[in-house]
Amino acid sequence: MAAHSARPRLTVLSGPSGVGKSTVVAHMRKEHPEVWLSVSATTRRPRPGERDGVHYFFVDDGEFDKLIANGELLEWAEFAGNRYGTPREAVMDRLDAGEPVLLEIDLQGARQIRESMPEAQLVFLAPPSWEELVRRLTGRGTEAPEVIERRLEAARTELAAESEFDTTLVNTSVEDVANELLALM
Ligand SMILES: Nc1ncnc2c1ncn2[C@@H]1O[C@H](COP(=O)(O)OP(=O)(O)OP(=O)(O)O)[C@@H](O)[C@H]1O
Ligand SMILES: Nc1nc2c(ncn2[C@@H]2O[C@H](COP(=O)(O)O)[C@@H](O)[C@H]2O)c(=O)[nH]1
Repeated sequence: MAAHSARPRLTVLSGPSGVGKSTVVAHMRKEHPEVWLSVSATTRRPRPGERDGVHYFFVDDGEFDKLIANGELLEWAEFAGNRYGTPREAVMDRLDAGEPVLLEIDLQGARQIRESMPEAQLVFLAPPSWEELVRRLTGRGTEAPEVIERRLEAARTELAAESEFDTTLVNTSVEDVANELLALM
């Protein structure tokens, strides 16, 4: 009989901007605070209410360059004009300690994780429809119209890559999807 790996799972949650990834993860963590989510570094400016070290580590371009040069990022990507990356050490520490890890990252990052950690499970969060995705992204009210356009352009590519993922969850109900994601982890 094949032995099961003792290593806990790394789960990657991806999906187009505005589909509801952060909302689903926040809901899940409210019910299950023990679920550990990696905090990414980004060159994007904070949105109102976002806190450094909680939602992201907000860094400037020079600091991001250093993170790359020092090999401190497990993966990184440029998305809609800003850079985002997963700090390597915190993720590896968690996995080495036997704890599951959740990353909420874009398609480019998910592909990098697939390459470097093939045992990771990749979960795609899909919108109920294109119209609903546009409604959510626009309705969030956090981006200027030209940024929304860039994100929707990226969304077409991301939606076309759904088959690269191990599992698709359709975000119709935040509560249902949060439960499904928890079960997968
Ligand atoms: N199931 C749902 N039904 C209706 N609205 C939803 C649902 N899930 C999320 N939303 C809303 O959609 C908007 C976008 O959600 P959220 O910010 O979580 O998306 P995201 O995928 O994390 O986006 P990004 O990748 O840009 O960070 C928010 O206003 C959120 O309240
Ligand atoms: N490749 C990575 N993508 C990331 C990371 N952290 C977040 N993201 C993704 O970026 C977009 C935009 O996020 P927003 O907060 O500006 O709306 C979204 O798809 C995130 O999932 C990361 O470390 N690496």
